Amino acid sequence: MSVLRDLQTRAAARPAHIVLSEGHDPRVVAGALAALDAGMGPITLVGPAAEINAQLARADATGAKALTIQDPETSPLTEAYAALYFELRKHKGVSEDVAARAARDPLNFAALMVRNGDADGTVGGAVATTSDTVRAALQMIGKAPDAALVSSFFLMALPDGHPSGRSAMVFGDCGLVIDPDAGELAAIAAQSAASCAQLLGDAPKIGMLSFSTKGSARHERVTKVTDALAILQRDHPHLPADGELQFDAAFVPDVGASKAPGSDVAGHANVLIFPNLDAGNIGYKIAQRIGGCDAIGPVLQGLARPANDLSRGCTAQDVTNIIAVTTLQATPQEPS
Ligand SMILES: CC(C)(COP(=O)(O)OP(=O)(O)OC[C@H]1O[C@@H](n2cnc3c(N)ncnc32)[C@H](O)[C@@H]1OP(=O)(O)O)[C@@H](O)C(=O)NCCC(=O)NCCS
Ligand SMILES: CC(=O)OP(=O)(O)O
Repeated sequence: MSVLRDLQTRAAARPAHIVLSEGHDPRVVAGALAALDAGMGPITLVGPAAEINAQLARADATGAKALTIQDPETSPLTEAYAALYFELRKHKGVSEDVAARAARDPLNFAALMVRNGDADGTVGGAVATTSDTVRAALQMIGKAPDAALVSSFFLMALPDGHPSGRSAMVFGDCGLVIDPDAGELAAIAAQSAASCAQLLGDAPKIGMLSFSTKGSARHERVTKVTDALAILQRDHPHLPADGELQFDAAFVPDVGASKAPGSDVAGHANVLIFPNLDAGNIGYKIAQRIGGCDAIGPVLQGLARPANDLSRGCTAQDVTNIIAVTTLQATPQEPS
């Protein structure tokens, strides 16, 4: 899909050190090697060195350029990271012993590399659950000072020649915030719009999704979405957004024109904001598994530094793509 090739090409032009916390997983190794081949990196694989070396030998890639290994059990960095973990978590009653054990967990170790400035961004989640992956990022890297919250989105690459004529969209939040209130939903929409502009270079049009379009149903869950739209429009009046919209009204021009006449967004939304994580997580997996989209993410937004997640169902290609996205987040460029 050309949008993914474009992401990789742009990432290859912007060197960034990406650390992968599941360096022993064959998909992660293959994805990392493909990213290096495409010109991205450098890359560090974190995990048990013997297992990682066995994977590299199997891939005939021992001694690959720009690839390093960090085994938290033996790394000279582990002691300093245990002290850093203790500093970050002592207000929660964490002891030095617990911190020393936690720093040896590859998820925490990789996030601590980023926190300490030893790497530019981290990726996990091919093996670990999203909860564990995101918790390490929240606890070790933390929210950016100017962010309302940390949320996530999927970059959805539609199959080439899709009848809609679309190539890529942003779906948020399909991975992190379980039951956002109206204010949180508005913040997720604003963050997702900024991510759309940053990663795809597309002008965002935000569809606030619901089971109702423009008052076709009355329910407190619909009111949450219209309240979120009002907050979004108050705080970001320049952002094109509309709601509440059903998926067809947001995506299909004819249906948008008939269900939401006069809306510039209905039928043309490229940033779809789901009302909660049930809808978002189920929705992106249906688009991926039945619709044939490539789903890159969950990409986290609102963190102080980049840390991203994967689905446990990911492929090596997904790993390469999220390395590209993490690289682009780590090396933001001024708009020209
Ligand atoms: C992400 C998740 C693990 C956070 O859970 P949690 O119980 O709040 O985790 P923690 O308490 O360890 O949070 C760590 C810190 O981050 C903060 N935090 C949690 N969610 C946050 C958010 N969205 N934005 C900013 N900070 C957040 C917490 O307040 C906490 O701060 P503290 O350490 O100063 O107290 C939880 O929201 C979750 O499980 N989400 C769903 C993940 C999932 O299963 N997705 C489906 C598959 S993709
Ligand atoms: C994003 C997601 O749903 O992750 P997993 O499939 O690993 O639960």
